Amino acid sequence: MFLSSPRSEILAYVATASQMQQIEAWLFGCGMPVAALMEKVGLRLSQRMQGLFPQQLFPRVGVLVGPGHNGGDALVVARELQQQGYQVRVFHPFTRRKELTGDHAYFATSLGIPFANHIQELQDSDWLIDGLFGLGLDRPLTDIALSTVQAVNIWNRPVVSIDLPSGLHTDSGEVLGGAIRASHTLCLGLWKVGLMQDHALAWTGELELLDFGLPIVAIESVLGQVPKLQRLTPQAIASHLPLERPPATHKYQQGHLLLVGGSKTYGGSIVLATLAAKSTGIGMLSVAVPARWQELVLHQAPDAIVIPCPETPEGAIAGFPPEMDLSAFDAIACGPGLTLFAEAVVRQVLSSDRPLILDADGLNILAQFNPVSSLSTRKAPTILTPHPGEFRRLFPGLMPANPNVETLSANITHPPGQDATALNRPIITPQAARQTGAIVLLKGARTVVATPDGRAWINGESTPGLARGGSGDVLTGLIGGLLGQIPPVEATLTAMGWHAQAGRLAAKHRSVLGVDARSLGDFLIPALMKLEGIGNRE
Ligand SMILES: NC(=O)C1=CN([C@@H]2O[C@H](COP(=O)(O)OP(=O)(O)OC[C@H]3O[C@@H](n4cnc5c(N)ncnc54)[C@H](O)[C@@H]3O)[C@@H](O)[C@H]2O)[C@H](O)CC1
Ligand SMILES: [K+]
Repeated sequence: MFLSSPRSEILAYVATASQMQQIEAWLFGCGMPVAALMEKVGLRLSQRMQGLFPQQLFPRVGVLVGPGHNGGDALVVARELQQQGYQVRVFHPFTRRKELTGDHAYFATSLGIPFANHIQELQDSDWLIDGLFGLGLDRPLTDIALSTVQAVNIWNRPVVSIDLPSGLHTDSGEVLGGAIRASHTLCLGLWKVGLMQDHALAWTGELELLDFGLPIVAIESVLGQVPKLQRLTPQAIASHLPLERPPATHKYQQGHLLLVGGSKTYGGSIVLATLAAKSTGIGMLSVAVPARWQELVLHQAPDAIVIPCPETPEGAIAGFPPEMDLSAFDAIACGPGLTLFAEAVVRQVLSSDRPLILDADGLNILAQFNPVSSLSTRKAPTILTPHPGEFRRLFPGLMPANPNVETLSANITHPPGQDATALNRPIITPQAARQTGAIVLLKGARTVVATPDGRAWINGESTPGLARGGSGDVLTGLIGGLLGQIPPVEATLTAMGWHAQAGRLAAKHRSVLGVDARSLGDFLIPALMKLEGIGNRE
């Protein structure tokens, strides 16, 4: 499920620093010489960097070398680039360094590669390589390390960071004192959790995974067969879209979704969700709205069955028509535009035995009940799709009430003395899923989906264009429409990826400012066609 070939499956894994160090230890323990691994990594790095910055156009390269093996990698690259005709200069302001790094420094010097005494000597480089720190960064940058990073960031030259931008914590993605603002980050072997955080986006530049052939047996010896944390790729989504259609079928075989939403104040969000649901090919679509919006929804979606509902004095849905039987539906999506006054229908859908997705005020109403007990009795799958504010209301223990400080959850290790100022989505989302027994999708620049059994997927590609009102309603419609047709985890992951790819396509054709929710909906089918193309190329 969401895993294609073994190698590409492995390369979707996301690892912590300690898991990477355990994998390395396994390799070295099985006889792989450290120097051989560094040589292999360095060669792959130098090949990729020559692709990014060809010698004819970018001949002068400055190489920042740290005290550990990140620095060692950089020195191997420096030597390889020199042999390819680059004018290489190294800045290595560390006398205490790991032995292998020292050996490479000695070898580079012997080859006549100049070592600068001051970082300023690298200022006229066409581009730079950041080999200061990687997995081993365990405290904030200070002194020469910090001043080097600060100097380089001011120059605004392209910087390729090895493994991680130096200064970024491998697991939390927090900036420790300072960090290189990279134009490219070549992440070694497996994705690092810290690079998958929203707040890391400002530092990583173009993120790429550099596969240097870590043996699958070494990875599985540490991470096991079932990946705990994976990055969701367009290829994985494409493998599920478009949904299968048997030659002989009819509308009742393609699922029946009930969408519940809208209020006197909000009529548009349920329309956005309705239009998005239609894009999934759902066989039948019923939409329960306050009676006042029946005409509006029918006008926008004449193929939907619109169910006019009585209103509360505040203009929210007071309840479903008495004859309505929720068990007639294959899935229910409840929340867009509900307002907090629609408690009765939220209670009703929660007590139904239908696969359910709760969004927006459906979540805020759930937060007023006890989410854990309300969901733990449900027999059918539940999907929650909070943004951070809704997540905080639902799971105050996992994320503090203070809207400005998003902190790491308690069990993530981060450097002593570091006030945890960053939210660690890949950690707290699975915790929320385990607490409630629900699938939890926590929205963000890197949205995370987690299942109650502890697995999690991070959306690998998105666009800031999606950060605007109505975008979530489109996602709810997509998840609901797919939930009526395929299993809940597939429906959630496919919708998340499809939604992001549609956003990227809309941004490409309408600029990042042009990804309003209505336009996003218009790009769902073109994005589907594009994903279909990727799927056919597999
Ligand atoms: N991922 C892989 O399989 C491979 C990774 N490689 C590279 O090795 C580094 C990790 O190397 P390591 O020596 O463990 O860590 P660093 O290079 O990051 O250096 C840590 C080094 O620096 C000291 N240190 C930590 N924090 C600070 C600080 N704030 N100021 C000063 N000094 C600091 C620490 O004491 C260590 O001595 C990985 O990123 C890859 O680039 C292998 O080459 C191949 C396999
Ligand atoms: K680095």
